[in-house]
Amino acid sequence: MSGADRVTLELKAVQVRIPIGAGREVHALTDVDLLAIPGKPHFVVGGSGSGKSTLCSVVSGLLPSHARFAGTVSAAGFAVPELWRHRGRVVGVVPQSAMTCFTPVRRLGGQLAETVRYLGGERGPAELLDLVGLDPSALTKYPLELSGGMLQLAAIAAALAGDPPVVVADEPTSALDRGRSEDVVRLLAKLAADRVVLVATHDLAAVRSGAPDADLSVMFASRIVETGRAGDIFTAPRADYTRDLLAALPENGLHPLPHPVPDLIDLPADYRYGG
Ligand SMILES: Nc1ncnc2c1ncn2[C@@H]1O[C@H](COP(=O)(O)OP(=O)(O)OP(=O)(O)O)[C@@H](O)[C@H]1O
Repeated sequence: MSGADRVTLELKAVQVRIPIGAGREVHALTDVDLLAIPGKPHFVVGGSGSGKSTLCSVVSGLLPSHARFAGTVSAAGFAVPELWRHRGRVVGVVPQSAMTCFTPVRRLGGQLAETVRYLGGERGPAELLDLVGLDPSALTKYPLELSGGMLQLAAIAAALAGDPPVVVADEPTSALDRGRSEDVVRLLAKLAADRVVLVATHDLAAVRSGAPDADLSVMFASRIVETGRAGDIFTAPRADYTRDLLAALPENGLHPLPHPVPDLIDLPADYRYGG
């Protein structure tokens, strides 16, 4: 599939429940509506266990097999579950750890070429590396000869191999230091110029400095509590949870959250932060 041609990614009333035995279930996503468009990366932030990875998984088709899903997820004319069969070609996935998408015993160039062939992509390995700003000399290297930052860029290149109009990245900066994290956030923002890019991250600082014009959704306890321009949310958060999350950042004084964060098991339908 070439170009994004204004493909959008839309989630409507999405709900995910994960049974954990004895009739109990984790409320991993609740009433999630989200629209991601080309031209603007869409970042999803929130505390640990708030549902960010699950949100990525409902798009990429990587939910636990026993999870119960309801709602609509659609992109490029496909809706879930059919969308899940087009991973790589419609939805490219950037994993949290780049090492999980490469074997250490083969050079990067061969692995990328194989991925392009498998997905029927139009860009060759050198062109993919160029897209993510990596020197073509990396093609002859084994994954372990690349730095963590380079390897993460290579993983983004691999996610682009099938020329998907939608790219989903779950915590793509979690193994990187601050400078590299900002580089990766800037690259993802740049790639969003002509495709949908959805990124889950706990790295608010990297989004604030690397993509202030991006769309930002803030998650708490399986729900999106607010969505807007990242820079605006950072300066004037509307939701109480966002305000407290920002106050908990080291640069804002590390203030602990004044209200408890639930474990999401059998959460009451009307549960709200501080409520
Ligand atoms: N396979 C699973 N079985 C049971 N519970 C799960 C499973 N996967 C996720 N969960 C639960 O679903 C909830 C949402 O998890 P999720 O991983 O989406 O959150 P997150 O915001 O990505 O967290 P983190 O930042 O820690 O990765 C959490 O309570 C988590 O414990």
